[in-house]
Amino acid sequence: MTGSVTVRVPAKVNVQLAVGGARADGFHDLANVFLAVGLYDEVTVTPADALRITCEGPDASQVPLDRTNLAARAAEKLAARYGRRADVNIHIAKDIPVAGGMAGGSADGAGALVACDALWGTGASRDELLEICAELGSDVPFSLVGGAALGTGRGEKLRVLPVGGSFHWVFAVADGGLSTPAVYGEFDRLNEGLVMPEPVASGVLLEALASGDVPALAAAVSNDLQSAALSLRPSLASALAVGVEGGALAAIVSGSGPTTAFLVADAEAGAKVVDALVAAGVCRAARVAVGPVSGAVPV
Ligand SMILES: C[C@](O)(CO)[C@H](O)COP(=O)(O)OP(=O)(O)OC[C@H]1O[C@@H](n2ccc(N)nc2=O)[C@H](O)[C@@H]1O
Ligand SMILES: Nc1ncnc2c1ncn2[C@@H]1O[C@H](COP(=O)(O)OP(=O)(O)OP(=O)(O)O)[C@@H](O)[C@H]1O
Repeated sequence: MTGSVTVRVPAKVNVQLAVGGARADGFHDLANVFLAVGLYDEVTVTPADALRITCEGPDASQVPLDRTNLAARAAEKLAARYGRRADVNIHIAKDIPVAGGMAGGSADGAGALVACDALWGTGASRDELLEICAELGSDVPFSLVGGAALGTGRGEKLRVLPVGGSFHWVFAVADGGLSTPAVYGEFDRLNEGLVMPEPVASGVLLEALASGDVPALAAAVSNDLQSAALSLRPSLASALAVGVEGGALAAIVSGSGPTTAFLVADAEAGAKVVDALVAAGVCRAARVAVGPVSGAVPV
């Protein structure tokens, strides 16, 4: 087949991230309430002689262009399953912060999978695609699905959640990334010797999402990885404090960080929080986004 296919994939914020103890396989059981937000990467696949990756965007220099890139791994897994070669050029237009706790690499994995599936006309079922996503990483199935979902297991088993409105967010992008395994490792160190309760989703939080109740969601957001991210990067506390002083209704570390996320009442309140963050110099960039939005879709 000739031509090319472009797929747009959103970032995520975890409105609740409840983390259990470390499992025998090194992962942690989660109750992970994902919300897809309108910051996007675009993944374009074009037929080529061999697999090649290119990337553009402010963080492009931090993105691996070899076969460790989740987009390349996605193309190779799909090709292997359908007995063909992954002979495509994959171009990533990257707007999601790299290693920022917003599932940027996962977005590219899901995007490349959907794009190659369309380009090659494999006819793979949604469940097959989700199975490949789960092999690629715990966050990847959600990048495919988007909207809002509860992730259990290591975060890969999804239940779609109803959302009754739109939520406005500000994201403070930090200088440098944080490694997800390092943050989970720090979580284990901080909780050493404690018996960890089974992670459960908060009923109050799910109700706030379902009814679109912004103040109720603000009161309920939580992230069990926040202490670990702050322990590794104490400067994030200043960003959280500045956002709250600037009028945010809630301030949390996004996933494993170091991006910090601020829930605000509306676009106007978001602009004030952006101004406060920029004026205080506590972040590399401040971005606004609304969620929920769709998952990986061809454009
Ligand atoms: C922090 C979150 O972004 C919240 O959504 C995710 O839990 C991380 O998901 P991810 O980046 O897709 O992570 P994976 O690529 O699956 O795993 C990377 C590493 O993170 C740790 N990890 C990840 C997920 C999980 N439930 N428990 C873990 O302990 C493990 O050390 C694992 O080796
Ligand atoms: N397509 C990709 N884009 C960015 N990083 C990638 C990609 N593929 C692999 N990586 C590797 O993954 C690491 C984590 O990057 P990523 O942007 O996915 O982090 P993250 O947003 O914190 O992830 P998560 O929120 O899922 O834990 C990078 O440092 C990079 O080495």
